[in-house]
Amino acid sequence: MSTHAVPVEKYHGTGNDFLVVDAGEGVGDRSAFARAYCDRETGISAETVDGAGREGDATGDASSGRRGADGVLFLEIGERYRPTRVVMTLVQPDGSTAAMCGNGARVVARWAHDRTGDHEFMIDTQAGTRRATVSPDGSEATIEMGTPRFDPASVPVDRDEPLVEEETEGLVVTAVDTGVPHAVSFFEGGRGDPDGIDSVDLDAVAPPVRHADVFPQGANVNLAAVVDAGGGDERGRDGDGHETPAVIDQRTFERGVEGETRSCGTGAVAIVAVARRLGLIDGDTAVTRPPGGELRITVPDDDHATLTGPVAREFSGRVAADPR
Ligand SMILES: N[C@H](CCC[C@H](N)C(=O)O)C(=O)O
Repeated sequence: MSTHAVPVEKYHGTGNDFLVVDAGEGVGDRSAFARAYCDRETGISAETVDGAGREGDATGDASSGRRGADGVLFLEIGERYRPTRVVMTLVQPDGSTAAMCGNGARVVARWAHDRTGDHEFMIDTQAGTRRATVSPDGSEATIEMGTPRFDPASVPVDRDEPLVEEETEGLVVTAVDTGVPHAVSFFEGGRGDPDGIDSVDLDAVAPPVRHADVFPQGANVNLAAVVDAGGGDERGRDGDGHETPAVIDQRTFERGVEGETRSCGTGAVAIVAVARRLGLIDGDTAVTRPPGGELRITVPDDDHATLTGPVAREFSGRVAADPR
């Protein structure tokens, strides 16, 4: 049993919040570490870590004051590469490991920027290597997210045809892989509509879909509502002739968190990919509005998707490597 203390840093992207630990710090049982420190009742906060420095960003701090986190990012930085590479492993609050995490990858880019001052990185995830960029002032990060895949083997779904707009355990869903499996269900009304997505008891409707037999590895479950279809046609262009992005309200119940999060980046890309496939939006760009902020997504036909949004640093300190 190891009793040493390890440095931890807390970051969030649109309220999806993560602890960051250097992979070289020798945390023996990563699952136990994540289960203990991510707990929303008894987990980490600026007040509970030793030597906490509240050197975080003053603005945009959507998750400040919350104990715990949506996961722990164990990171290994390789500064001898150009651009700098970071190997990312996300261990979730239930102790499982997720192959990819969009907001987590955005946090990784910001963390690497804070260490190196660089603005471009390669992030090695279990879903592949992703290029990341950080804005000049460090407040925003963009990740290349690969190409969303609907084929059954990729998601995976346990059937021969893609799962598109089919009733599954009470929700009409489309299944897509954006590095991790997602089920996306479109509703008529957005946030603020009395019958819209905020009227749904997500903690009740999502678990049967998340555990449905058709998803052999489970799925993250998204509710979405198109608020504005945007587009590149005459009507959809702004005064300068640019395509205006679609606007889509988002809620996501995450596998591994086993609850709703304030934001989910792979979910945002999944929603926009499904909206395009179903012909619900006009262009290939959209802003999604999860509870924790706004994300900008592009899903071009012939190129990888991208995910952009704010990232912020909250605090740092030390915790026991073995939480027991
Ligand atoms: N919050 C993450 C998703 C983590 C994926 C994970 N919940 C799973 O698939 O098990 C994101 O921003 O993309």
